[in-house]
Amino acid sequence: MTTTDSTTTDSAGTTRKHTALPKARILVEALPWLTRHHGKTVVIKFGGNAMVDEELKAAFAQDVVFLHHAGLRPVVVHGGGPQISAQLDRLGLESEFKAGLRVTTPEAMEVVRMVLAGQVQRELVGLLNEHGPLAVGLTGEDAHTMTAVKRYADIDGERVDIGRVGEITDIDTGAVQALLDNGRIPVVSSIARSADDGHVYNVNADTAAAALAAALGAETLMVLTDVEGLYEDWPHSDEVISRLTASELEALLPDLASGMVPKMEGCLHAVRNGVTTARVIDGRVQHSILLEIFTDEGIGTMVVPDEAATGTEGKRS
Ligand SMILES: Nc1ncnc2c1ncn2[C@@H]1O[C@H](COP(=O)(O)OP(=O)(O)O)[C@@H](O)[C@H]1O
Ligand SMILES: CC(=O)N[C@@H](CCC(=O)OP(=O)(O)O)C(=O)O
Repeated sequence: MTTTDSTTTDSAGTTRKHTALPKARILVEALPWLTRHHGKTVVIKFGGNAMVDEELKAAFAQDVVFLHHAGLRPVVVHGGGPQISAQLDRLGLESEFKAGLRVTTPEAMEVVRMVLAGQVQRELVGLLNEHGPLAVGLTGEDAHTMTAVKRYADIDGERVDIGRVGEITDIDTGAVQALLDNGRIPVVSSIARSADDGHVYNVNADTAAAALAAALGAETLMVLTDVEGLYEDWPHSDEVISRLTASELEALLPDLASGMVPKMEGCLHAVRNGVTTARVIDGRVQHSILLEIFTDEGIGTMVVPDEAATGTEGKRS
């Protein structure tokens, strides 16, 4: 019997086409990645800007459910900046950002909570649950998952009050771990309980995802956004940095512009606190999560700990 790419010739010389063989090959090619990632926790941050297209949202849900069925433990942390701004606008309230963080008045905080927990999170949970009874939504307030204190913006060395914006001081992973152990997919909104005054805080979703990834001892933090990755010389060139170490990233941080700052700070925090790789990938590409996890055509930017710089850990292949 001889075998060619997609046909098999039996001893009688008849040729049977195995049209399904390429599909089997694709599955087999994923085997090393399936083995490597089996049982590992992956925190995926889904940004508000990557969330505006219906097909992309559906493909995102398929990818996350695929990871779950492939034996990984995905946790979704979602943003919703554009959705919050749209709702504030509808209510005649202004959106103002300082150092990349929303100036959050008590009135705006109500809108942030309503949009993140009541709209964006519900929608993601619904899309995931089209595939089975998998997703459970919670916010950082639930079961003390995220506790924060007031955060100030640093503008040219000056401490600026930006309202009810929080800096995470504590993560209790109990509820998220229990959901994972129960075969569920936690979907977490980036709102934290306050450690000091009984109210809640608005936390940047990149920061929340990174803190949760570190606290969970996740293998991977994956940040989906609306660009290909970290551009080397943004906005002058679209050359993407494909891989960098924690120290290399630390040196770049002071030069980064607003949108990328919390993402790359989050990646740095994650890899400095036990996460094996942190990646910023293009959420506009359908199935970008599967491409990143199960193929060697990794897309976007990967950050690895310094000690992985010379080893094979975190290599693209
Ligand atoms: N060096 C850089 N590389 C890529 N994008 C950058 C860079 N610096 C700033 N940006 C901006 O950051 C944006 C992504 O951040 P953001 O708008 O907060 O996205 P998200 O809603 O996904 O969190 C990009 O659309 C781009 O305009
Ligand atoms: C403090 C702060 O800025 N919080 C963000 C929370 C949502 C978020 O981070 O959404 P994206 O990931 O879509 O940007 C905000 O209010 O817009």
